Amino acid sequence: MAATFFHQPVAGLNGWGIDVPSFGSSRIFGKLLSTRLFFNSSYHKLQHPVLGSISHDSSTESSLILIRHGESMWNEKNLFTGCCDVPLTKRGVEEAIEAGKRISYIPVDLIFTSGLIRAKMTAMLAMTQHQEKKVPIIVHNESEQATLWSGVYSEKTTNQSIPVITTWQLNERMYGDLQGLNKKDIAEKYGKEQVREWRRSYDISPPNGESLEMCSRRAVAYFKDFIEPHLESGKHVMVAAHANSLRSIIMYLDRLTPQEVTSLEMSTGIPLLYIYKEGKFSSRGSPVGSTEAGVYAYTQVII
Ligand SMILES: O=C(O)[C@H](O)COP(=O)(O)O
Repeated sequence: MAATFFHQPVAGLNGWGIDVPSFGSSRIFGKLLSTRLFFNSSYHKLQHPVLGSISHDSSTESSLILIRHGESMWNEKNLFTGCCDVPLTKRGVEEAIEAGKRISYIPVDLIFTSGLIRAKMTAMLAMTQHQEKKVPIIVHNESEQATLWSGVYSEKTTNQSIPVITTWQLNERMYGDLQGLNKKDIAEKYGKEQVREWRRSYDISPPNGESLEMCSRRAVAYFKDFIEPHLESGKHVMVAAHANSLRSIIMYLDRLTPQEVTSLEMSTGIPLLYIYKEGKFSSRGSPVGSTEAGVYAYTQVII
């Protein structure tokens, strides 16, 4: 007779003990699942190749890493992508790995990504470079069965893992009728000014798509409801998402005005670090790579 191994999983939606929307409420901002947290911020002495050992006191501050996905196959073709689910190019893969090197010494307890493969690939590839060598595991909470079937039954393994929460609220802005069209062709057809307005204004939507303001309503609400509480509790969080979901989150973190956000650009695959302390976020720019003096995450050029 086969031995019975089955018992309560240590990890799975409830076992990770993380506050995320349950499968019953994943499409709306619903109740939080509050359970015990197995993850602890136990590693506080990670080595930066240039700066050496960096201490983090999780009781007083926590780190937030924001990263736009690496170059996607439609970025390469200069196509409006929005919520179309396309993968990274080889260059995008390399950018994600390089990003991972830049953040390899910053503690990460929890990862949030959009539901789109380019953000998930970026987060996973970046974590292959992390000094802690913990394994990022995507949390499947889309159904009760998915939760059960993805259970982990070893506490030791759970402690060597990082839960990855994927959520559509962090997706790229829905680009409406522009999705799949070439950005240069559309600028030639409708004029650069019109296209700039569709791409960078705060409250003007592309045809049948989301404005930055609309995107911000879901992305920032998710950030406040489901990400900020983890930072408050001392967890170190990485968010892998998209140009416009991140622009809206940065607008919130940096208190940018609708006018200021129009000139905020996000490069692919460049991580940005924020420190959360006593209810306030302070931007630390992009973590420095091992072979250079610094990088710039923001550029002004579009089209
Ligand atoms: O969805 C897209 O096309 C890009 O990821 C972001 O495009 P944008 O620079 O036009 O906002």
